[in-house]
Amino acid sequence: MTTDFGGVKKDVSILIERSNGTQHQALVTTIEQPNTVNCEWFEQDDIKGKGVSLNMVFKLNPHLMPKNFKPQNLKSEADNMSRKSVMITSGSRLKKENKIPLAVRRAEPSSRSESRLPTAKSTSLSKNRRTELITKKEPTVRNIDKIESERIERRENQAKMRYQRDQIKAKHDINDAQWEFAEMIEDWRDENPSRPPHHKRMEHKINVCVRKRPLNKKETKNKETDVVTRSGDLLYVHQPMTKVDLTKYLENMPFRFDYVFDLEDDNRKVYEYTAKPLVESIFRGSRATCFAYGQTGSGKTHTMGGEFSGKNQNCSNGIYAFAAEDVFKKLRQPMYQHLKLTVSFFEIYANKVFDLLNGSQRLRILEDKQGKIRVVGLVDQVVETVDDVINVLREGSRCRTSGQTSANSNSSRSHAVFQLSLLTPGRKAHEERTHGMFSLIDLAGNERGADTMSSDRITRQEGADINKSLLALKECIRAMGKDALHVPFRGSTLTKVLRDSFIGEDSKTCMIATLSPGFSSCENTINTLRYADRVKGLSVNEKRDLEDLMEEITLEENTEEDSCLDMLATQNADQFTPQMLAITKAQDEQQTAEDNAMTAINESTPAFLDALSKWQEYWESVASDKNADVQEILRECETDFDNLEAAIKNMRKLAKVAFEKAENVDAVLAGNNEPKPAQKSSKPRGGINRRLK
Ligand SMILES: Nc1ncnc2c1ncn2[C@@H]1O[C@H](COP(=O)(O)OP(=O)(O)OP(=O)(O)O)[C@@H](O)[C@H]1O
Repeated sequence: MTTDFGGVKKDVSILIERSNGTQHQALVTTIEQPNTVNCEWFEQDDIKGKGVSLNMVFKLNPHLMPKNFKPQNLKSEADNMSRKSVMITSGSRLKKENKIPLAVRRAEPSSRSESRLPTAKSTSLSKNRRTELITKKEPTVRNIDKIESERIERRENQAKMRYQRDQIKAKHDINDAQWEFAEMIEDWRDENPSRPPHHKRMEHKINVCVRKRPLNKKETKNKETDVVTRSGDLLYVHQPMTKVDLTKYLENMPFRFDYVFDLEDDNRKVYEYTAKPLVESIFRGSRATCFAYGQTGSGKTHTMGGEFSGKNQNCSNGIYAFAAEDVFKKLRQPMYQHLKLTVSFFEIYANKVFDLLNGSQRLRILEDKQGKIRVVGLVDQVVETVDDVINVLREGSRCRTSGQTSANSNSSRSHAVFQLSLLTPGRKAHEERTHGMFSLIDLAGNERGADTMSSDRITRQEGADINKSLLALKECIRAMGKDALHVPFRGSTLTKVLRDSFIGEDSKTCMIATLSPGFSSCENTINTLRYADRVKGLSVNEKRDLEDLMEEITLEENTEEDSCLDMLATQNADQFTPQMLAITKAQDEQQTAEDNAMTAINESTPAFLDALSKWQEYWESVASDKNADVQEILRECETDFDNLEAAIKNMRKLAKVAFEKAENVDAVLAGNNEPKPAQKSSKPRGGINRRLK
C-alpha cells in the first residue's frame, strides 16, 4: 500500500525542525515510501540534508496534509529523532540510512536566518520556481529567501564565468600564462579590423620594410599567440604588460614603414617591392644594398637565399636569385652589352672576412691610398646565366652551413654578403672597373648582439662584434640618408667592406626587417622594429639639427676608427655602453695585433722554406761528397741564420703584442676596464689558433 504524501513533493519548500529545536525552510528532494521525506537546505555555505518523517512534515506544514491523513504515534518516532543533519557534497543526495524522523519542538523565529534554501546547482530548482516559492511566504521568510535567491544567482553567474574562462583556456593553452593576452589581442583585432596595405612602389633613397613570418612548428606546438598585426602600412605589436597590482593589459604599439609584408606575401612579392627597384640603379652606375635584419629564425635567410624545405634551401626563389635574374634580363639589352656580371659571396664572422667561394678562406681587408677598401684575394666569379648564379649560391650556402649544428648555428652569428658586380672594360687592356654593384646581405641574428653578458667568452666576443657592426651599419645608413659629409664606415668590418654603398649620390639602400610573431619573441620583435624605425625615421627626416651639424664638423676632422667607435657610443648610449666601447676598442687592437703577427709569419715563410731546401741540398752534398767544404757551407748558412733570426725575433715580438692584446680583451670582458700590464711570458694560450679556426 502506498502512502498519500498530499502536497509534499519534490522541490516543494517545507518547514522542518532541527534537533536543537530551530525551525527553518528546506526543499524536498526525494520521497521515500512508506513515510519519509528527504530534504536539503543551505547552512554556512554548505548544503545539508536529512530525512524527516511524514508525520513531522504534516505537523509542521498542515497545509500540505491530505484530507484523509491519520497521524501516527509520534512518541515512538521521537526516540530516534536526535540524529544530526548530514552535509551533502557536490550535488549528492541524502542516503537512505540518514532518512530519520525529526522531533517536534517549537523554535524561536530569530534562529531561522541560519539556514537557507539550497542552490539551483544542488537542486536544479529554476529561478521562476524560486521566485514563486518566495512570494507565497510571510514577509520575514520572503526577505531571507530573497537574499538567498540573490546569492544563488551570484553563484550561478560566477560558475558561468568560470566555465567560460575554462573554455577559453582550453582553446589556448591550459598551462600557459598567455591565454588572457591572447583573448585581449583577439578582442583588439575584432575592434580594429585590418585594412589592406597600399603597396605602391616608392623610390626612396632608403626603403625600410617589415616582413612577418608565420608561426613556426615549435611556436604552434607551444600554442604561442601571434602578437603582431598588420593594418594598412602600420604594424602593431601587442606587448603583454602587467601592472603592479598584477592586472594584465596590452600595450598596442604602432610602427609605420614603407611596406609591411604579412603571411600571405611570398619571396617574389617581397622582392618586387624591395630589391627590384634597386637593380635599375646599379645599371646607372650606382651602389645598392639590401639587408635582411632580424632575430635568429625570423626568416632572413629564407627571404634572401630562398625558401627551405626541411634543411634544403631552394636557392632559386630568394632575393639573391631574383635580383640576378633581373640583372641578366637587363644585360640582354643592347645598351648594356659592354657590361659583364661577376659574383662574390663572403661571410663576416668576428670582424674577419671568409670567402664562401673559396673554402671559407680568411681574407684581409686593405685600404688603399685613395681610401678605397679592398678585400684582398676575394673570388669574383664570372657568371653568364641564372643557373651559374644558383650554383654559386648553392656552393656558398653549403660552405656557410658546413660543420654547424642546429644548437650552434654559424649563420646566425655571421653576416653573409652576396655581391653582384657589373664590370666594364677599363682604359688599359685587360683592365676592368666596377660600373655598379648590388650588395645583398643576410645579417647575423640581432639578438646575438645582446650576448655580451654571456658566461662564455667566445659568445661574449661574438656578441660585442655583432652589436658593434649593427650599430655601425645603422649609423652609416643614417649618415647616408642625411647626405652627411662623414660616414662612420670604419666602425666595423661590415661597414668597411660596404663603404662605397654608403657614399655616392645615387646610392640606395633597402632594409627588410624580419619578424618572428610569437609571444615568446615579443621583446626581440620590438627591438627589431625600433632599429628599423630609427633607420626609417632618420632617413625621411632630412632636417639636420644643430647637434647633428656639430657632430659632423667634429668628425670631419677626425676620421680614425676610434672616433667612429666614439660616435657609435655617443649616439647609441643605451646599446653601446662604456663597457661595450672598451670591449670593442680592445678587440680592434687585438685584431690589428693578430693581423700584424700573421702578416709577419706569412712574409717570412718563403725565406724559411728557401733556407730549408738550401740546407737540404747542403746536407745531401756533405753526405755524398767526402771532399765537401763544410766550413764554406757553414759560412754560407750564416747569412741565412742572421736573416732568419731577425725574422723570428720580429715574429716573436708581434706575437707577444697579440697575446697581450688578447689578455686585454679578456680583462675588459671580465669587467675590468684597466688594460693589463704587459706579461713577461709570451707563452701562447691557444688564443690565435682558436680565433683563426
Ligand atoms: N616567410 C616565411 N614563410 C614560411 N616560413 C618561413 C618564413 N620565414 C622563415 N621561415 C622558416 O623559418 C625558419 C627560419 O628561417 P631562417 O633560417 O630564414 O631564419 P634566419 O632569420 O635566417 O635565422 P638565422 O639568423 O639563424 O640564420 C626556416 O625553416 C624557414 O623556412
